[in-house]
Amino acid sequence: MSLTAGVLAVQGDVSEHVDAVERAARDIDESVTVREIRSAGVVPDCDVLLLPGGESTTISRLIHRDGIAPEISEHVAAGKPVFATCAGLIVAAEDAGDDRVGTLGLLDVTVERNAFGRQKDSFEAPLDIDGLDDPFPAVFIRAPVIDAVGENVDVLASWDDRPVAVRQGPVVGLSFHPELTDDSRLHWLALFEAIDGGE
Ligand SMILES: NC(=O)CC[C@H](N)C(=O)O
Repeated sequence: MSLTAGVLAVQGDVSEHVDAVERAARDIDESVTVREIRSAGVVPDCDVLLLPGGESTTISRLIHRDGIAPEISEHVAAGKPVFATCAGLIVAAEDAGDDRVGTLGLLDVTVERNAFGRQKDSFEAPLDIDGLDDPFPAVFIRAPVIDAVGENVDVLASWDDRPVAVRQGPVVGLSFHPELTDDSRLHWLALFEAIDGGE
């Protein structure tokens, strides 16, 4: 079986995610086609979606303008996996606490943008994540804080007593940037979910 992974590519650290998916596919010896999503019509061909970090105001404006937003919602309604990182998490949230972000409401969480500080406050932390045996090197860059989670949301990891990795059904949201490390385990998980979803 060959999987198709879609990386939302309207803005943000797209190439890093594409590289990370390709590396993960090689690691688990899975045939994966990566599609960059810049317009409507691509999402329906994808088994798993990755929503990268970047600028959530810009990403949300473009996906609503270009008809990609409803396709992402349909993908989730069909039970297919989404991995949303940093700005992607903000866009996927129910409430971003900021009217300039048109959220998708895929994750019943309230986030606060840039709450881990500015660019210069970026940091890397060894994070214990549910489902991983060893800590993950999590890179936080102007990362959002998850302030509140709904009852259907599982917290997979916390840093400083604040949730930084959550799951609701097929949607995983991460405050940090797994694509910026050599550790591919979270991208493996995204691909494994797509494989399971296809069975
Ligand atoms: N690294 C990131 O993706 C930062 C997210 C950004 N601060 C936003 O609010 O969109």
